[in-house]
Amino acid sequence: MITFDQVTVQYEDTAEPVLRDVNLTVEEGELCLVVGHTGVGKSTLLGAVNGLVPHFTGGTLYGRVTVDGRDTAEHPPRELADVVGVVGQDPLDGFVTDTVEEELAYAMEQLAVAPATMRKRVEETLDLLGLADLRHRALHELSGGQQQRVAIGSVLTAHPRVLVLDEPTSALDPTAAEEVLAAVTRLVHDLGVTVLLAEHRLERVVQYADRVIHLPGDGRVVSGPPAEVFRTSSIAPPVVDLGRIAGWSPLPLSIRDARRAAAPLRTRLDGVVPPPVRTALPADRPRLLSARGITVTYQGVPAVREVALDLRGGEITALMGRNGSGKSSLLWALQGSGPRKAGSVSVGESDGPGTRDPRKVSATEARRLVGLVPQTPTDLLYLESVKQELDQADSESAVQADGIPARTLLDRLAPGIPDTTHPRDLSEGQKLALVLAIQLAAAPRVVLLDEPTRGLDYRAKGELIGIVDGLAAEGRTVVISTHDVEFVARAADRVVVMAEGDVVADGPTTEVIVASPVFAPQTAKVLAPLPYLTVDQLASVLDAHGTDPSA
Ligand SMILES: Nc1ncnc2c1ncn2[C@@H]1O[C@H](COP(=O)(O)OP(=O)(O)OP(=O)(O)O)[C@@H](O)[C@H]1O
Ligand SMILES: Nc1ncnc2c1ncn2[C@@H]1O[C@H](COP(=O)(O)OP(=O)(O)OP(=O)(O)O)[C@@H](O)[C@H]1O
Repeated sequence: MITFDQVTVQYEDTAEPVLRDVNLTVEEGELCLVVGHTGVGKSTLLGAVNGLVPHFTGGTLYGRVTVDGRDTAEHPPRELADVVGVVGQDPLDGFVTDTVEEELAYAMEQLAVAPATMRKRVEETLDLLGLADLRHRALHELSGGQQQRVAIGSVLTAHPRVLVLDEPTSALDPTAAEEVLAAVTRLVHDLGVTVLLAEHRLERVVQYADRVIHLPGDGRVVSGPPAEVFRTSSIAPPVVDLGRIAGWSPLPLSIRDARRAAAPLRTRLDGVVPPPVRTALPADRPRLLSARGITVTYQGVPAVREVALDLRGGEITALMGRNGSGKSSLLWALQGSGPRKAGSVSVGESDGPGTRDPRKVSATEARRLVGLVPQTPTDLLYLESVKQELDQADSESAVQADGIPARTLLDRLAPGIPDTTHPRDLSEGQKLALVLAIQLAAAPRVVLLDEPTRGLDYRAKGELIGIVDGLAAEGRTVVISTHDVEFVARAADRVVVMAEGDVVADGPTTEVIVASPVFAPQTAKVLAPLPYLTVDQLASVLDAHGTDPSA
């Protein structure tokens, strides 16, 4: 269905080609998972399938890519639209209409699908993706996850034979991600649709993959059955990492297989207390932010209802909850620039005269009190080069004695980005790393991060944990709104869960997430009832006790 014949892609301002002499065949009805580190070229590979690369991105493509027999060099994306449906990383980028219903119908209108069929497919898709209640809503008013569902739905309605999905679950809550992937798998099995899917949260997708295409980073592509590729790949989901360190063969790809393989290990480790993931926090942490009665409404409809929250220095809090439960609205209300119908926010140690409400000070001052990295980080990038952005961030934060230079922060998250690159040409993960570096350089006491792990590989997430740990160790408080349960298991001291605008759970990470079938990380699921959250915990126990299951 898709073939790459000696394909090399070279962008203008880079020394090495992103893809080099790639040969690849994807059969009809295969679901292929594309994996690799941040910025390695996954989007480039996907873009070559529908001709976005090089027709729209610039750069040069050598060799030949064909889709359903059509050469993408001779057919621009418009002429491939009847065969290939593409969902990009940023849903807002791809929207062409104003409302949910219009967007779902648009691709079909372009393909002149009969009105009766169109109507039927729109209804089916609204149900399939849980969008029925939102059908008349304006696209720009939706939450990030709601937008991502519309973007996926708008491609499914056209019934393409090839689906290209670039991080399709990055903004989805765990349940929605499962539903969307189940729907995609159904298309593969029932209709023989061919799917090429790039994803960093491998734990969500490996079990559905027929084949894995791994980009190791030198322009080559390694492709094969998942169990084979993951045996040696530089990245793998936690369930595979567990299998690797416990010496299970064949390597498990699903929780069910891993649980079976882990049975002897669970018996042997019964009674062994794993080391804590995070060191316990001192009880006397100063309160840095105090919010009471926070209420946010949009056109009279409540999104956040009378939320009370205290954030203490040294603490990393994960904010979790379904798509549309009010997480982003709460963060923006705390930061001061978002709407707030009622309630109070005070930032600063104790409730004394030194505390400030970020909404009642200038925007620059509010940024120093509370830093917020938004869900669409590109909103904050407007200069011509990476260097200009970094220099600007350093000059704005020069007043902070304890600030780390933005370049240092960037190199920790995404090494090797040249000064001269235009921010527009960065990969999504690289853009996010740049915005994180810029915001963290200002070193505010309260740091809010809205879904900061999109586009980040496991290594970069590890670096991000190192950076937020550093902020907490300096006495700051960090809130991370995220759907990434594996990240939460490793990074957070405390988890706050929202549902329909209310806080419905608030407590230490272990207590909140292990008890929840939705939020439990893979390690917890495989080793339950043993109290493990991360692969590293098991590794250190095995180091101490030996790996021989019969010992
Ligand atoms: N239009 C462009 N011009 C110049 N360089 C580009 C362009 N698009 C991408 N690049 C560079 O090519 C490399 C690969 O980018 P690509 O977006 O394919 O990576 P990716 O693996 O999808 O990353 P992520 O995981 O962050 O989505 C990156 O280093 C990026 O900076
Ligand atoms: N500008 C707006 N106008 C109208 N409704 C809005 C607006 N912004 C958000 N909403 C609605 O408010 C609710 C809460 O949205 P919010 O973005 O806070 O959710 P979230 O928990 O961050 O979701 P996600 O996990 O999908 O990012 C959603 O139902 C959303 O559709």
